[in-house]
Amino acid sequence: MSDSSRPISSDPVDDSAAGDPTAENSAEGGLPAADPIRERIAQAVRDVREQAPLAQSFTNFVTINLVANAQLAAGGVAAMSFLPDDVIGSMSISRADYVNVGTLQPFYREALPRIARAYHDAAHPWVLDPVAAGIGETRTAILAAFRETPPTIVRGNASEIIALADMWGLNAADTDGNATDAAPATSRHRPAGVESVDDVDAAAPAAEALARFLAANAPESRRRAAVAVSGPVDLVTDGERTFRLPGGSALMTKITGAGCSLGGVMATYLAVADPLIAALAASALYNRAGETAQRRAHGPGSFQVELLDALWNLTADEVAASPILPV
Ligand SMILES: Nc1ncnc2c1ncn2[C@@H]1O[C@H](COP(=O)(O)OP(=O)(O)O)[C@@H](O)[C@H]1O
Ligand SMILES: Cc1ncsc1CCOP(=O)(O)O
Ligand SMILES: [Mg+2]
Repeated sequence: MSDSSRPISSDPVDDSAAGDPTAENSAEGGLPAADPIRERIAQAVRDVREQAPLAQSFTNFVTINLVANAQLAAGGVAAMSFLPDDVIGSMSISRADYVNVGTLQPFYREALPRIARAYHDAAHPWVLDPVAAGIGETRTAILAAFRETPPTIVRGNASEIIALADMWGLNAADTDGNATDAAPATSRHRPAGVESVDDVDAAAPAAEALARFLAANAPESRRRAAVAVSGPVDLVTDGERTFRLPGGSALMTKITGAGCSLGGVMATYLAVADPLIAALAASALYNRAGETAQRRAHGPGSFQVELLDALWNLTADEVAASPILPV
C-alpha cells in the first residue's frame, strides 16, 4: 500500500522532467530573463566557484557536517568554531560568517552577543539563522541581544522570522525599520521546535519589517540587508523589493539541515555578493538542487547525497534562470 503523505520518488531518473524554468518565469510574471538581478545571481555563483571564499560558521551540532559539505559543494570553503576568540580572530580571513542558534550551550549566552558585537564593530557581514526563535530563556536572551548589533541577513522558516520580528518589536505597526526603546524581550510567537507552524506568506510583513530594521541599523559602511524566509515557496526581501521563489522538494523537510545548510551557503554567497543577491542566489540554488535531487533519490538518505551533488553540478545559468517572482 502506498502512503501518499510520503514525498518519496522511486521513479527512474528522468531529467527531461525538469521543466522549463524560463517558461514558468514568464507564465507567472517572473523576472525577465534579461533582468540585471539574474546576471548578478549568475555572477555570484561563478565568483564563489572561482574564488572559493571562506565563510566561517558558529552553528548547531546536529547539522554542522551538512552545512560544511554544502558550502564546499557550492564552491566555498568551510570552517566551524565555537570559540569567540577563534571566530573573532578569523574575521580577517573569513569574508562572511554564519551563526545558527539551534543547539545552545549555557556559555553561548555571553559568547554569541560578544561575537555579534565584534562583527558589528568591524562591519563584518554575517547571516543569522534564528532556529527555534521564541523558545527558551537562553535563546531568547541571545536573539534579543542581537537587536543591538544586527546581522546582514536573517534566514529562517516562517515561524522563526515572525518570532524574531516580534521579539525585536517589529510588528506590523512598526514597519519603518526604526529601533524602538521598548522592544519586548520575549516573543509571543513560537515555532514547533525547529519546524515552522506558519505559512511563508504570513511571514511577509515581518520579513519586510525585519529587513528594513537590519538595513537601518547596519554599520554605516554597509546599509544593505536582506531576509530570506524558507518553505514550499521561499520569500526574499531587502525591505524595498520582495520576491517569491517557488521550487525545491518536500523531501527537504525529511532530512535535517536543509535550512541550516541553505543558511551556510547564503553566507558563502554573502562573501562575494550583496545581501539581496546572496539571499536570492542561495534560495534559487537550493530550489533547483532540491528538484534535481528529488528526481534521483529513493528516500531521505539518497536525497541528501543527491542534494550535495546537485549543488556541485548546477550551472550558474541554471541557478539564475530559476523562477523569481516579484511580489
Ligand atoms: N514543502 C516544500 N517543498 C519544496 N521545498 C521546500 C519545502 N519545504 C522546504 N523546502 C525547501 O527546503 C529548504 C529548507 O527550508 P525549510 O524546511 O523551511 O527550513 P528549516 O529547515 O529551517 O525549517 C529551502 O530550500 C526550502 O525552499
Ligand atoms: C533537529 C535540530 N535540533 C536542534 S537544531 C536542529 C537542526 C535544524 O535544522 P534545520 O533548521 O535545517 O531543519
Ligand atoms: Mg531551520
